[in-house]
Amino acid sequence: MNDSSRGVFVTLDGPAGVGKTTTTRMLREYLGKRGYPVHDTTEPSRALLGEIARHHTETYRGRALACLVAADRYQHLETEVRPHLDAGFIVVCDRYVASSYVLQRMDGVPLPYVEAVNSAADRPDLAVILQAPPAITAARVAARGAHDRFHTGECSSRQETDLYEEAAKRLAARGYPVLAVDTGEASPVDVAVYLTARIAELVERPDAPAVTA
Ligand SMILES: Nc1ncnc2c1ncn2[C@@H]1O[C@H](COP(=O)(O)OP(=O)(O)O)[C@@H](O)[C@H]1O
Ligand SMILES: Cc1cn([C@H]2C[C@H](O)[C@@H](COP(=O)(O)OP(=O)(O)O)O2)c(=O)[nH]c1=O
Repeated sequence: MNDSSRGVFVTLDGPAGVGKTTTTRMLREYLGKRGYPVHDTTEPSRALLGEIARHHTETYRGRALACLVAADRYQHLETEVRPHLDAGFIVVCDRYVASSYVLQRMDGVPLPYVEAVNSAADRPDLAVILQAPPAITAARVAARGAHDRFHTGECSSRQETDLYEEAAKRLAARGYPVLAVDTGEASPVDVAVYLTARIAELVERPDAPAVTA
């Protein structure tokens, strides 16, 4: 553990079916086995606003959904993420700002608006963007079942993939330490082993040069 007692904030974003939830779960296990205190969480959060966003994407759309998700994000940072970082945890968050750059745009919201409502969100210590060819993510979603109106078919997978590439560049330009990881060929274990090593490096050597995609 580094000499500062603050933890490390890691976020995972990427298209539906790319492996965010799987990787978050495995990171909790792998980092935990190495003796690091880990808190895994998700956005939308499990608090009231987050549950409204998750379960009512048919009702709330466009700017209303963008603001609802951002409001939940600020509340999540205040009540859950920062307190765990202050207590020295590695916080691993399944979806963060990059998801808004993509999903809200798929919902017709202009990027400057999305950037504005998310501009005060804390910068992660590592912003992982998981990527895979659209045919692969679409097949995984089809096998699992789509969770919502954003994820139906290879066409939306391709649009999502392109938008994540653009989001990664925009966020890197805003100073986010973006790390792109391909899950198309790599198994869940490969991905988790690689990211565990990168995160452990950050914990042990917090002043190491920042990554950029
Ligand atoms: N690296 C991987 N290689 C192959 N299959 C994967 C990989 N990561 C996840 N999967 C599988 O793809 C499906 C979607 O994974 P999930 O973690 O739910 O994605 P997301 O949270 O990004 O939507 C699951 O069936 C999961 O087992
Ligand atoms: C994090 C996030 C979620 N959402 C909305 C759309 C998503 O479909 C919904 C639920 O998130 P999602 O991660 O797809 O939920 P799950 O896989 O657990 O069912 O929240 C946004 O619109 N923008 C965001 O930035």
